[in-house]
Amino acid sequence: MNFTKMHGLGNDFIILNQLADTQQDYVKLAQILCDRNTGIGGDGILLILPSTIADIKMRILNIDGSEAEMCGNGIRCFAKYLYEHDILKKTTFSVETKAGIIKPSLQIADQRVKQITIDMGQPILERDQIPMIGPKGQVIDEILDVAGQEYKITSVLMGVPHTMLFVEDITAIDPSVLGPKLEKHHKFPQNTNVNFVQVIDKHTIKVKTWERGAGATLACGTGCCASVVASYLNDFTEDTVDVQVKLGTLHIEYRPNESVMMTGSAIEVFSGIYDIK
Ligand SMILES: N[C@@H](CCC[C@H](N)C(=O)O)C(=O)O
Repeated sequence: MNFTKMHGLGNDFIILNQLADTQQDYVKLAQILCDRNTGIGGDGILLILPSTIADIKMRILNIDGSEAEMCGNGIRCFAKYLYEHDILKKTTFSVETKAGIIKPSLQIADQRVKQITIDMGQPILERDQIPMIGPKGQVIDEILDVAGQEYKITSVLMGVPHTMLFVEDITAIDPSVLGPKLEKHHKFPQNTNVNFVQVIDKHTIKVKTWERGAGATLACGTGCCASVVASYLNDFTEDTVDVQVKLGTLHIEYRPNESVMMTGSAIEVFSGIYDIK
């Protein structure tokens, strides 16, 4: 099976072109290929598939085999791969995802994709659509009991469910301590991604993420977008924010009542052939 390994700020994916040759058991395939000891290694697999309603379709499966509706870092990798491997030689196009149609725009120099801007659509703020159990309304700066301790959370659906906690010092945060407890908290029937956010100034935040189905990753695109929305809703930042993660920065613009625009890079690491026994 031919594959290409890519990453967006260290959030790494195995890209599989399934336009002609479709496999059946993607759940098992994701678990096998993403294993960092016995497989290729990755936070998830990205499937390139034909679409009847958009130029192309993307599916994402996490390392544990669960399927996500969307992936922000993944779709930048996906868009760059399509252009540089001559599958879709367009600088703007539409991608069918389980979270709806997403539109990437590519910035090209010397025939290479330098930056990718993704129109991530509107964040959904209504609790029942995140989904989170509780009274009607939005989840902004709300107290949640997690294993006997109270935390202030803000939650949104940014293609996938995200919960944000604002912290004083991100360097003191290990996402694997609270992350798994919040990810599977009973109030989130579809689980939630968890982002720890430190506000630096009105235009800069730092984020660490614990991902649903993947654990602690080096970055999360939808998580960075959701963190910008949450920072704006809590009046900590303006609508244009640089989000710093361990390996770099995403530039995010929140246009309330319109879209969240995310701009960043993607890197191709290597290609190969995996022998499926
Ligand atoms: N890393 C991604 C999000 C991938 C999906 C997530 N693990 C989930 O299951 O919700 C991103 O960059 O957005």
